[in-house]
Amino acid sequence: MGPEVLSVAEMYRADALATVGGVSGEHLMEAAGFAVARALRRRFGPCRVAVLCGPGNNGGDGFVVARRLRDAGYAVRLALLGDAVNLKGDAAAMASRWHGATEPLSSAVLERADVVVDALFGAGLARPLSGVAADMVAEIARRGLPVVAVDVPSGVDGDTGQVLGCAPQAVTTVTFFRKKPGHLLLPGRLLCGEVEVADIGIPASVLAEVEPPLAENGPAVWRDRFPWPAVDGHKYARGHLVVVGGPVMTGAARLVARAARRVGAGLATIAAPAEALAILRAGDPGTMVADLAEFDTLLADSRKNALVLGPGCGVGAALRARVLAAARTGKAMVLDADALSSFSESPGELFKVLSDNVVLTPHDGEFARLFGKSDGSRLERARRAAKRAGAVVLLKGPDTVVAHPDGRAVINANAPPWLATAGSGDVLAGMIGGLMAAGMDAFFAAAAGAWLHGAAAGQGPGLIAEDLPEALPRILTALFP
Ligand SMILES: NC(=O)C1=CN([C@@H]2O[C@H](COP(=O)(O)OP(=O)(O)OC[C@H]3O[C@@H](n4cnc5c(N)ncnc54)[C@H](O)[C@@H]3O)[C@@H](O)[C@H]2O)[C@H](O)CC1
Ligand SMILES: [K+]
Repeated sequence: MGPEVLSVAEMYRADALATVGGVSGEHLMEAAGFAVARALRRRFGPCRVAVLCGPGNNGGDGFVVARRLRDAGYAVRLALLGDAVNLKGDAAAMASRWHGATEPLSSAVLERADVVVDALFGAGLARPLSGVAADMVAEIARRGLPVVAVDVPSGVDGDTGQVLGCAPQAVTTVTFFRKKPGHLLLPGRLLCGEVEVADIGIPASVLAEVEPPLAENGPAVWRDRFPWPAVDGHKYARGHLVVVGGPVMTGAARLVARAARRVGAGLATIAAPAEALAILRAGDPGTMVADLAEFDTLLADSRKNALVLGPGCGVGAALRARVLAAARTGKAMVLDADALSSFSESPGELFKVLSDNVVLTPHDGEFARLFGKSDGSRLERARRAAKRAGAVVLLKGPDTVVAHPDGRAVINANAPPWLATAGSGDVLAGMIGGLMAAGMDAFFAAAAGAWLHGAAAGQGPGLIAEDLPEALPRILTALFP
């Protein structure tokens, strides 16, 4: 499914499979430490480095980093949390190859340091940082020292991106083989700084056994399924999206329709209440307008193959009825905003009629109204919600997650803060609806929509929602095979 993302457990499994395949643990650790030292050398010329080692294999990597940097002419001090005699396996072997001093972990090691290597905890983080480890994190921040993190900044949970206790802010994080969710989910992603994924000799073939159901969102995930028009196709072959509009907020449906047409839907019709028809008919000449009183007729027309409901519609029983009627047709559908909030009292009524041909696009507030308050990372929450709803769930945020009821998911990491602007969500719903109208599978349409939405915001400062559909031709041209 593209750039795989491995859970901590899957990472250990990949590691074990590589070892079974003949790559020794020591070889992996040597390569890991080498990659971290190389990343540090690229960024910092010869300088004074403090390497902080923990009691497990993350610390073992640290011993390799220290040796490699010293060999390269850096002034290295190394401090270890706990006693060297307690180190085991590969970490013990690497410690024995470090011929410098091993200090007990304390802020003394930071004196006169220019850079810190954080090799305290990685995948094995089991509880919140406390004691001297937590003191070190505070002291590093107080001194404003740059940190190069091994695998993850210590304290960041690799599976959730959440911070256990505290964690240092890194400038660079070097991880091994593949990213973990914690490199993509907030706040982990921000604490990592730049993330480098190093090849340490684990063969890609182990992925066939691990079968990770998670990927980082990007064109590699969905490029092969993108609904490019056929040379001999006509507009009806590119799908016909129906956008349900409301009486007052007419801009929302117009943004949806415009984004859907830009992304590739052949036709778009806004179906709105009578009082909104005049203003809608004065809008984009290429968007059709219909009276919402004819909704049943629109639903019965098999050429109209996809719908977007919610943006600007108004919360209430009327919208609820339309959502249920639309869902019963089995057509591809995006439910956003008011279409979600209309079911906050009766989510079960909605979930009963959904399928994996439907995408729900809640932000955190809408998500909580529909699925209740739930614990866990955004990834876990989106996955649980998709399963419960029986539909694709796109949980919006700076780390948007798209989850399928079967457990597959992608994490999107290309959304700039400029997307937090009025109408931006309507455009996202339109992009996804447009792709589904054009024939793309719901899960991949949601993933593609989320990524295109982020890419379209690339212009940065001054961005308004109206700009987003207009950025699509440039982005799609670059993707066109
Ligand atoms: N394939 C790979 O990715 C490779 C990874 N390597 C590195 O190994 C670590 C994972 O090593 P592991 O020994 O399993 O775990 P840690 O070193 O992260 O820590 C375990 C150690 O720490 C104790 N502990 C956990 N949390 C705390 C805490 N809050 N306070 C105190 N002590 C704690 C725990 O009890 C254990 O003793 C991975 O991240 C990579 O850096 C390999 O080097 C190469 C292959
Ligand atoms: K670390």
